[in-house]
Amino acid sequence: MEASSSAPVTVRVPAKVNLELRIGPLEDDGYHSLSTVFHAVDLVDHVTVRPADSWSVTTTGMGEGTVPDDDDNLAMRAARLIARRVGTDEQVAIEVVKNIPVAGGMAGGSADAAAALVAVDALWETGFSPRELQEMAAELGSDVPFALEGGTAIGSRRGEHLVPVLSRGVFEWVFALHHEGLSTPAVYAECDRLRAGQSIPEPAPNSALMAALRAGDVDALADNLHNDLQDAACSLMPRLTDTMTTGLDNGAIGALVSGSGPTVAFLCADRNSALDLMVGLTASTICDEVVSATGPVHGAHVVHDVRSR
Ligand SMILES: C[C@@](CO)(OP(=O)(O)O)[C@H](O)COP(=O)(O)OP(=O)(O)OC[C@H]1O[C@@H](n2ccc(N)nc2=O)[C@H](O)[C@@H]1O
Ligand SMILES: Nc1ncnc2c1ncn2[C@@H]1O[C@H](COP(=O)(O)OP(=O)(O)O)[C@@H](O)[C@H]1O
Repeated sequence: MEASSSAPVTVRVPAKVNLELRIGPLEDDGYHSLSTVFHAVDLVDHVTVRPADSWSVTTTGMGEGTVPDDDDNLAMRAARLIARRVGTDEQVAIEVVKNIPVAGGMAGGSADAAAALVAVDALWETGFSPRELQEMAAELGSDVPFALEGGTAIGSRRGEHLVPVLSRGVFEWVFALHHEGLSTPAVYAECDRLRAGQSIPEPAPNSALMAALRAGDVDALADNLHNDLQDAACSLMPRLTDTMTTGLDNGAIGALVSGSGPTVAFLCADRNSALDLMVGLTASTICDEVVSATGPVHGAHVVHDVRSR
């Protein structure tokens, strides 16, 4: 490894929404295999790392005071994993500026892990290949490899096996955030409970969704949004159903729960509809916060001009 530079490194990393999430049966290891279409949106966290005498992680913004500030923090785990791989005793201080909701089904923790990998890799000039970084990402969690890649991609197995999807154009999204999070294991367990006794097909991507993305056809995309965890998330938090209805009544052309929820994602026909929807949702007070974002965007990358934060 080259001697590390002392200048801090900042990485910008996007949230994800699952345009499609199809869940297979519960397997012996306690997990479900899945087929998903990840889509990265420009609702972002910034992760800065700098050389330090001891490991630390601080979070400001979303989740300030609630996100772990020890080894349970996924950004810290990522930084320590890369240190082990390099075989160095060097340590870093990590600062996370969070806009991605915590426990919101938008993979914010996974995003911070991906960002920390990229940031520490750049700080220490390790020379790891993209493939090696992807392997470390998969070790940290199933959603972490996509946060490195960004764009739009099919994820299979548990989501860590990625194939990019051809997608045309930029899509306008509005997200309804709820400050009360939903636990991912609880939502999977509720999904199993609701599907008990049913025969569950092997999960596979829907070709109509792929065609919509290839054509950049926003109406066809809206028609093909799908989330197998949605009923479970709504069962655990019934107001999500009202949130979806309110968004559709205010001009959204598509709505779905993002991943394991409770964030609700609304697809809009254009920027003006997105602005109208933000006003309508905010006025309804059905959710705690409303943000807009576009996708697809790039995965975790170093930001050279920190003013863009
Ligand atoms: C649902 C998704 C969709 O992208 O993300 P979020 O929306 O939460 O961000 C993912 O599948 C989140 O996967 P991952 O990040 O690996 O979940 P973890 O928190 O590690 O898993 C917590 C628990 O959820 C259940 N779990 C998780 C993933 C999976 N494929 N099958 C499962 O049954 C297991 O009980 C597991 O112990
Ligand atoms: N850097 C981090 N950012 C957010 N949450 C984190 C982080 N590190 C660990 N966590 C923990 O992971 C849990 C899930 O967080 P998150 O990734 O935001 O949600 P989701 O799995 O719904 O996408 C949180 O409840 C939190 O305790």
